[in-house]
Amino acid sequence: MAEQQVPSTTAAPQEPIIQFDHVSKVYDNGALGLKDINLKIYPGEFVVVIGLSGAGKSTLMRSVNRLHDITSGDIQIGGRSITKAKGKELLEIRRGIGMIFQNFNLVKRASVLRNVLTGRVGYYPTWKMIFGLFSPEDKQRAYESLQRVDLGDKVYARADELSGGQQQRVSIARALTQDPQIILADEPVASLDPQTTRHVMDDLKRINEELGITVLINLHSVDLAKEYGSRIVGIRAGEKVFDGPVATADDATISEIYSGKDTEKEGA
Ligand SMILES: Nc1ncnc2c1ncn2[C@@H]1O[C@H](COP(=O)(O)OP(=O)(O)OP(=O)(O)O)[C@@H](O)[C@H]1O
Repeated sequence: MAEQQVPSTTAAPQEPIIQFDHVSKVYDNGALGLKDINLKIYPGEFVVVIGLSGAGKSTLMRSVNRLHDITSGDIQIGGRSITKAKGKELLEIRRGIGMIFQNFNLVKRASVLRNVLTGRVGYYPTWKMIFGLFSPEDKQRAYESLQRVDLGDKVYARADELSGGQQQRVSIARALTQDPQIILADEPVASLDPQTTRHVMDDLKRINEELGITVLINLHSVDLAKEYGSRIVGIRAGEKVFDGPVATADDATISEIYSGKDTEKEGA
């Protein structure tokens, strides 16, 4: 399938903020996660990854911040190899990457504020985190992040008192509090109803547009991908089979991305 060269969203030439060079991932049990992926994502893009269940979307997403180590190739974030980074450098690179998960990953019995403040965890020594010793600036940052997702009135609520959609928006606020250049969202709306889904997607789009944060998101819904994305990356059996602006992802392209291969068995 033809691959389109995607320009950055602004006219000026830019360096990619995320770059995959020949990235492959094979899990310990032999399952194929990714196969020779080359990918450049530019600052300010809203890139949606789509593909069948088991195609490798989560693996791709989790390789970016090294939640999963890759088997071969190299991934660079803002020109720095996260693949090779260790210790302090790895921590620094990770600070710039916020992550949102399908199941929110909140501390359910803690307050919304406390949850959002954990976005600053990479900036504090562990002992300060244990005692909850956050600076007034960081508390202010957390309030502002909550306001950005319309939850300024829920600061002191317990996380588990909120609806699923509100909990997901708390997790967006937590990612924002981290002050990231990139947000990775791994199926962030998979467990939400349609109306709540829209609210969460609108928040992500607004953050992308207003703050210029690059969004890399993995979605099961092609309709949502087309509505919110600026660019679609199609993954099939661990391989990138399409990469182009949303407008070029026609029905034939989409059906090829989702074509009959049994991706679950492909690498097993
Ligand atoms: N921790 C793991 N250990 C072994 N194999 C894994 C692991 N995680 C994923 N896989 C395998 O890697 C392949 C890609 O999985 P991945 O979760 O990235 O796909 P996906 O496209 O995100 O699927 P879904 O949409 O169902 O979440 C699959 O064959 C899967 O079974």
